[in-house]
Amino acid sequence: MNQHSPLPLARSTPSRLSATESSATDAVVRLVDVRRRFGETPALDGVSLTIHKGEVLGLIGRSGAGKSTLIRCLNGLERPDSGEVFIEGREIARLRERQLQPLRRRIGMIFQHFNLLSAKTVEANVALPLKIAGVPKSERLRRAGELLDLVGLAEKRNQFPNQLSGGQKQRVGIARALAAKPALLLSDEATSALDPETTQSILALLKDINRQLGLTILLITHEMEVVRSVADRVAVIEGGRIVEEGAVWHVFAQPQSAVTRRLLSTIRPQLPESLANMLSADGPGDALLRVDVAGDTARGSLIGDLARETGLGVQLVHGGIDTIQDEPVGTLFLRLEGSDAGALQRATQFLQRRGAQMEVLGHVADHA
Ligand SMILES: Nc1ncnc2c1ncn2[C@@H]1O[C@H](COP(=O)(O)OP(=O)(O)OP(=O)(O)O)[C@@H](O)[C@H]1O
Repeated sequence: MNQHSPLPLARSTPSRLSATESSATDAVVRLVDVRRRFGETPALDGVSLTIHKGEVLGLIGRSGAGKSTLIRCLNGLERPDSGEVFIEGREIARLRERQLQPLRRRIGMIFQHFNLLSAKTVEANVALPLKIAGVPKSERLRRAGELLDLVGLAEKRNQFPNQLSGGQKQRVGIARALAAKPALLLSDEATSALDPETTQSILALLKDINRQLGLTILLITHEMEVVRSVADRVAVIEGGRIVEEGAVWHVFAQPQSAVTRRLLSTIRPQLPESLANMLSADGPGDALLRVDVAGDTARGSLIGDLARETGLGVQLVHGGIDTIQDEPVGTLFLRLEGSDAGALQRATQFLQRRGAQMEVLGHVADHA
């Protein structure tokens, strides 16, 4: 694609390859064992992470986990103590400031508070990165026009940021971030200040841009719904380390680490309090199971098969199947009627064989 080709561009298919399937050659960003310490605090403690061309990667983590330090290492504002940072195959961790500048233009950023210049028009805000890059005026106005069309704000080009709604400001932010045709769009909590409806429209726009332009996106967010609705893969950072990484549907269905489970607790089904109050830790009484299923495990007739395998009545008391990235994903709270230790063991073995994750939550008295 030439540097100033018109939008929209041809569709390209986002990469759905896992890190192990993909070679380093399709990597827009690659971090290899990156470490950065502030005094005693290891802000990044050996981070290795690849963002493949055309994918949307969600990066989630608690406050202080290392997300900002990681972003700063990507755009060269922070130098790692050790490790390598590749942008489109070029190692940047040890480049001089002057060499970094053209590489920084390969990363467009959008922010929670938009960071627009209030004294400049919408059009001038969008054209600004091109002005800095020395693009002639007629060319940058043409490009700004195309981008404002793309984000649905062509008629606002002569207005000022304070005349726009939050969602419109973020659309301007997106247009500006795309002006220099970046290889990566880095979204730093870009929907955190928006209401749910506006968030949805911005996410739909980001997904559209990802699909239309094949643009690679790194989404840093504390909103799990954002990752769930637009990301292909998710990486979880904690204490400066990537503790879990994988396809969104898979990680959301069967999170492996306690940190991921805690972060996802707001959107994963939980047992209603009324049922939780009926539980005792030990029998006698029917066992109540939490069963997490995804993909093929969620497709079969799991409940019927479990009933046959254990010879017990199996009651679905809460939960169900959802769809993430076109894959069935679900949490089933199942009551095994009349279960004893032997039946529970058969149930555990059966569910393990089927690839479901299972937890015995407790026992319900027979009369309850
Ligand atoms: N310039 C600095 N000086 C000292 N400590 C720092 C500095 N920058 C980051 N840290 C520490 O490094 C750790 C990681 O911080 P970082 O800002 O990268 O986390 P974060 O995940 O972005 O957090 P938040 O979501 O709150 O922004 C924290 O313990 C933080 O206090």
